[in-house]
Amino acid sequence: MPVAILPEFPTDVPTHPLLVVDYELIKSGNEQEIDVLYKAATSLGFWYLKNHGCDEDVENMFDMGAETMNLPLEEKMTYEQGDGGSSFGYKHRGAYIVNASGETDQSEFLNIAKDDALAWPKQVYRSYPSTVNARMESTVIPFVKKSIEINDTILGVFNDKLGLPKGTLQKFHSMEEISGCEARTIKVPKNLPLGKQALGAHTDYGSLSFLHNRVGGLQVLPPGVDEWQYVKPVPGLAICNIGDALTILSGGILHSNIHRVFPPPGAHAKFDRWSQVFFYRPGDSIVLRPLVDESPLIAEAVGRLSEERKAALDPGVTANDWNIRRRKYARMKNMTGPETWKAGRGTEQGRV
Ligand SMILES: O=C(O)CCC(=O)C(=O)O
Ligand SMILES: [Fe+2]
Repeated sequence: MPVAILPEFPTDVPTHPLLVVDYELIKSGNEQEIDVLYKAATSLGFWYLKNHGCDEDVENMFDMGAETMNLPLEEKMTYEQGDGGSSFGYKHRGAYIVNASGETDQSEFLNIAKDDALAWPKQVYRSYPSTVNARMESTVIPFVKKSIEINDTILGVFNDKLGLPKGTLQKFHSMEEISGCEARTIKVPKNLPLGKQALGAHTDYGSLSFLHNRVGGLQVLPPGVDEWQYVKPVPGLAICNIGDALTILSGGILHSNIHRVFPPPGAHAKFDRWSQVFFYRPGDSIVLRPLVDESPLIAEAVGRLSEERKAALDPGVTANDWNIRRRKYARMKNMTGPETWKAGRGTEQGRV
């Protein structure tokens, strides 16, 4: 683990509390806990998850991430994801823009496709640095498999709460189909100059994000609020959130909230910031549209939307095209002006 002992998260910065969901209770079908989860998913769209049983896997992923980020930049650059909209591989610091004026980001990413991990030692998309290969079996595959299991359980809860025929959402996330699901390690260097954004405001592209961090810096802009608020890292609790794909499929019932990463506040600023995430995303061929024919609840929710919101939640493209478009226009090299920034936006349009 890259950080040994951390000072307390500062108490004098705006912080947003999250509901705490107990994964063990969710797994056992506890109705009360399912209600807490659904409340979180339909309000802010972020919650803490306890008892997920992944602590050791996450620690191992942090170690793998540190070993990889410590490689020389020239070596990491041979695995760069490129400007065509692919996500898998390495993203160097400054490759993304954080706003319409074209300021660049301060985060380094390593993204490992679930399809490459599960097919190992075969390759579906690409190769990875030696530090990843060395830990594929001991570290990456177990983390990917456990993350999939947890996210699939949560997806099943949403499926039933939304009144969808049994297994509908899970079918859209079949592990038989290739998808944008990926494990991501993020490094943000310590002592960033004030005002520099580590990662610009965005909504996540896929269905569910399963995030682990120790050092603060993640911020949310809750609905109806004008001030960005930190999400406090709590040891042992994962931070989970809804992504755009689930917002679209549910006709806006599940909420994909805008968030960003700022330099860590207070004494946390003196530490490198590491995140470990698993992004759960629909199969590449799944068409993103509200499931109005499959659920009266979703049909009703869509019926209440403004025409503008209705159009925004019915892009009618596949999950793969959605991901490619959003990533492509996040890349600094593809920026020609505010219009390319706008072209990369998701369901948060109108909120940035
Ligand atoms: O590092 C974090 O806390 C959040 C990262 C994030 O929002 C993302 O990778 O989409
Ligand atoms: Fe995100």
